[in-house]
Amino acid sequence: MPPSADSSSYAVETRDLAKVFGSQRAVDGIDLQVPTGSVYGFLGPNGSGKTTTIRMLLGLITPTAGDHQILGHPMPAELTTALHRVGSLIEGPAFHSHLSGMANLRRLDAADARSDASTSDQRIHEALDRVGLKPAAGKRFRAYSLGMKQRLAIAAALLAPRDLLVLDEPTNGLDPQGTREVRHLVGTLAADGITVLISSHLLAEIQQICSHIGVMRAGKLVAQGSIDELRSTQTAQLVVHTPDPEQAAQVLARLGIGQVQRDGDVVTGTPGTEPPERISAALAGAGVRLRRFAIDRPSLEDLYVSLTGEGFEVRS
Ligand SMILES: Nc1ncnc2c1ncn2[C@@H]1O[C@H](COP(=O)(O)OP(=O)(O)OP(=O)(O)O)[C@@H](O)[C@H]1O
Repeated sequence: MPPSADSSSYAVETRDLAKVFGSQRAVDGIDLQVPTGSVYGFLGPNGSGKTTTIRMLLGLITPTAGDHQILGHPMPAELTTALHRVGSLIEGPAFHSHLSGMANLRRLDAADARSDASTSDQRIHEALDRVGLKPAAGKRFRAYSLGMKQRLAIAAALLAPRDLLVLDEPTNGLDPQGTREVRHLVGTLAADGITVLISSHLLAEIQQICSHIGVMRAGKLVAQGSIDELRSTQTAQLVVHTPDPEQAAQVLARLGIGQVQRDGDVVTGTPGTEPPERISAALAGAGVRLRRFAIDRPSLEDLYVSLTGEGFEVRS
């Protein structure tokens, strides 16, 4: 089945996209929907299928099954037209360390058969300006910081006008400062109206800039949606700290609170739609003394960990 007729609202849309390597289903029938204008965080542990998906999206490898469209163009039928407006950073362009950032971009621009040589200088200056590298344009590549090197790679992807930017793990291997630089840059590109698909195995690194996320686990897309949608799927938990736990547990059970559990002087449960003020009034009415009363909503990190089993890297 081809992607839906209303494809214009998605910069990228796949239907049952799959890639099998030998006996391994690296990508196992995924329906990716990247809304136009979004910053879509494509998340998942190493080996979960993100790069394979991105390679299929960009026509670098042939899917085993499924369909997809990019910027409204069915792939691979309209590959050339679609990719004209797509910038990508997968393994990163090979830069020459002894050449300046500007000279490197000049070489890449000249190598693009579609680029107009007479407007090359303007394109290169604009791309350097966009990634904040104009002041360092004449510096040798090897003197660039990690963040600057990655920003130059993004500048290379921006040598032509783009509606969609696909970045595969652009913060991988960067120090915290470099990560901040890439994050800031993605934010400014998104503000200019470019849809950004950015993959990472660390939610914490890209969460602040994403409007949407999709989570891969073992080749499957196990969650997808806007950050708000995904947050709202998280079950809230009622937490009561009290010197009267026995009594509190009885009151909560009577109110119909789900999964009431006692652990020392802490009583927990799932409040469902029961308003907090009704719960606290019932506890007070029964003479339960409260040290802490809270309804905690698990964070997006909790959701990511529960979906993927991934912990968080602690950087020294
Ligand atoms: N060309 C290939 N031949 C055989 N297996 C492959 C090939 N490319 C990827 N795989 C396998 O497919 C699975 C998914 O790999 P993929 O690189 O897409 O994951 P990923 O989520 O991008 O992880 P990473 O961040 O480590 O690249 C892995 O088990 C990988 O070993």
